[in-house]
Amino acid sequence: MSSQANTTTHPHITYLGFPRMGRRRELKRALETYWRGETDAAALLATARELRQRHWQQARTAGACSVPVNDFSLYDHVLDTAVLFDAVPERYRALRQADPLAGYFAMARGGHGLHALEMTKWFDTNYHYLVPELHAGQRFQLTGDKPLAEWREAQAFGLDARPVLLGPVSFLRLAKTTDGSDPLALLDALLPAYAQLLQQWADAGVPWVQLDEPCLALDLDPASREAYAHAYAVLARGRTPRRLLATYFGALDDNLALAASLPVDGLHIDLARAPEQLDAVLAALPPGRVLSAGVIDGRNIWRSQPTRVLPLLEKAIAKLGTEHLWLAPSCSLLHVPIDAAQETTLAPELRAWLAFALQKLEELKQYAQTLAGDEAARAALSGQSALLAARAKAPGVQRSDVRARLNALSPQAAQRRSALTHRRVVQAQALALPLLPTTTIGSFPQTDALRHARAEHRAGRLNNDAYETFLAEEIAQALRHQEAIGLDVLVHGEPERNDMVEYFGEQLEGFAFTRQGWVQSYGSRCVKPPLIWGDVARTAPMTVRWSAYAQSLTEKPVKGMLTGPVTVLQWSFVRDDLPRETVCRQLALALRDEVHDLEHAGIQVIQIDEPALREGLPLRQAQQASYLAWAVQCFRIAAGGVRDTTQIHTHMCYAEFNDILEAVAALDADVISIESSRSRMELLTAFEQFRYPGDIGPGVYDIHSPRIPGHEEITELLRKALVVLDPRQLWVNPDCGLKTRHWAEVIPALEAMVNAARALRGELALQD
Ligand SMILES: CN1c2c(nc(N)[nH]c2=O)NC[C@@H]1CNc1ccc(C(=O)N[C@@H](CCC(=O)N[C@@H](CCC(=O)N[C@@H](CCC(=O)O)C(=O)O)C(=O)O)C(=O)O)cc1
Ligand SMILES: N[C@@H](CCS)C(=O)O
Ligand SMILES: [Zn+2]
Repeated sequence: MSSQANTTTHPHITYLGFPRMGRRRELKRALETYWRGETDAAALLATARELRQRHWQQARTAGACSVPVNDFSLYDHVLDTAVLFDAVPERYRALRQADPLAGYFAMARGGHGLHALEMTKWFDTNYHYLVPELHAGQRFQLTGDKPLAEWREAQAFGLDARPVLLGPVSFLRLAKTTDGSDPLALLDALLPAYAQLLQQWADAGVPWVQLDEPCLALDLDPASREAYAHAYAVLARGRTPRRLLATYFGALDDNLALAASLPVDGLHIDLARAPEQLDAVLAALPPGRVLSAGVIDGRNIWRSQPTRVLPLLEKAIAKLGTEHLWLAPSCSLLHVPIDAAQETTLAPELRAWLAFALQKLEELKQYAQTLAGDEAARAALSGQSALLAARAKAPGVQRSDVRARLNALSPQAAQRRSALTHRRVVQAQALALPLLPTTTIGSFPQTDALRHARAEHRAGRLNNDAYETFLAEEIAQALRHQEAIGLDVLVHGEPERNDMVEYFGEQLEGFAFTRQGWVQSYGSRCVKPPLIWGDVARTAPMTVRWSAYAQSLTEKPVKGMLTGPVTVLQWSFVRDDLPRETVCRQLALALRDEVHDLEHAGIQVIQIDEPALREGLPLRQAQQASYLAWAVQCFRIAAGGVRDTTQIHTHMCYAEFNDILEAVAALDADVISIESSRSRMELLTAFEQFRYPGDIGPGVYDIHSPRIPGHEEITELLRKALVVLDPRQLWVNPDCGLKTRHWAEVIPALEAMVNAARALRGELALQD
């Protein structure tokens, strides 16, 4: 771009993407009111436009010289890419034709009698994307002009803007086909649509585009490598803006030569996760190519360490000069909140350690100015180094009691008293459950009334007693519903929890909380990851009271409900001055004490959720075994202290677990419940090869969709499961917790589930 070439004396500052929700989650509210039919599409689109414009302006004020566009999405950027290229499964076409926005949202979240696209984790993040559903012979064509329209919008503000698009190879690698064919086989069908788009943009005067190819940070097979070489050669042939190839979430490693050989104009690399790759990248980069140096961590919220960042940048500028060096966060800022300045209730010392999206851009400006010889900026960075060095000595950051306990931990702590096969027998006696036991995953609807009561309590307008009476009644009501439905193992429903991680973090030492530190998880759903800044310790039981209360109301077993150490770790912003595995072990010990206290309070079944076990898996195979070893050990430390009669469940969702089933088995849980209904029980193929000795509850009800499943479809899924699993192993449960659903959906869905289980029980009894 003429425009994105440097007009200033310091290197160009940019970013790959920005959080979409808004500092007050305006997009969430606009989406949800639209979905409820309370506002129209025009109102939703107006909020979206306002947010985009506000964010560009904020980014510019913070220091960005250019802004990405089309990073914004009403739901998900992978879905947007599929829609842009008309990769729309047949079942949505009529609706999309009648009402494109309704069709778009049906793909995202189901409805109108249609089930949604599958949703899964975006690499190793807590963001979920919709998996494009393709088939052999798929045709692609350009539909709509969202990226260009947003580019024009930014241009109108006088902004130097760059459309972002998921690159063709990553798009196909992230997609699935319904017929099992290789999505990459569709590359030649897809490329003309990409080429046409680039040509349109070139004709419109777009100077640069950003093609995101995060799959370049993965282990690639020869076919993917070939696909990269082929795709980028084809795209370079036509008229096209200059192309920035963006890689992130790890090192290029063995894909570096490939990435450097692709005919593009710039390469973005992740120097937060992989600073060691800089030398090799500088050596491999052809002359004249821009390097976008992702030096600030886009995945975490701590201020950067200038003593780490400056040497990298000095090396890069020495080789490339100001002209060819851009400064950026390592990846899109989608994964961090917007503005730490809003967090006025945090301790000032802690706030000073934080950099959210806007502060990250401000940091980049300081680095850029320092590189340009600005002494005031250099002094500010020295101040930042001193501040971060002092952090180690702050009270609570290093606790001798926590560290001594961890050092003294024996390997026995990670062992149950007997083998799973023996525990099954004693638990069957202790619990006396029917064949195909029915249960739920923990949470029941977080109704407006419940969220409102919590907000009132937090604001001090509802006193403790009144709030607790309210929670007790919610729990009693949840139990009445479950007993009426006829479930076998009950739950208290988690009404006291704002979030399954935040709730635990709020009760543990070493954690802090933000007020507005929201991060998009999927669609309109956000999470507010706690900050782990110090050594972790539990001072009092966290869940015993409500679980014991629930158990006191029923004869049936009530499952205690905990979030596992790996998931708490994964869904928090974790201190960057200690290895993650050490922080995880501290969490495991805190949870072990909780498990012990639940057991002593008479809870016979305890579920330790680990939905993020798969998400934490390193993207490169070479690092996976060591992660799985410590992650599994942490779970086992948390669960290991209980009697044989105490049944430990674990639950996993939001990802494919097939490739880590051995690690899942190594958790040594008595029962595992795993999401599987969205993929129509694809999970089970893995259990054909891999015989799990414990019990399994493959989810039979897709809780992400408002659609209420019928008795027949649940029965069909259970029959599929019974082809692979022994009936004595099979549990019947939804895919995940029901917190996002309404009672009006949950009750009939669970009734259908229980009826399906009962009918099959009858059939199985007859066969005996
Ligand atoms: C299981 N999942 C989770 C993930 N990560 C987590 N950290 N937690 C998870 O549960 N990752 C994988 C999946 C992702 N799935 C979900 C599912 C649902 C949500 C969700 O519903 N998020 C809520 C926010 C939850 C929360 O913290 N609520 C608070 C605050 C509620 C609030 O906004 N209050 C209003 C006031 C309301 C009033 O006055 O009436 C306010 O403060 O302004 C609470 O309940 O107290 C969401 O709405 O997005 C996330 C991930
Ligand atoms: N127990 C939690 C698990 C979510 S992954 C719930 O039911 O919401
Ligand atoms: Zn779940």
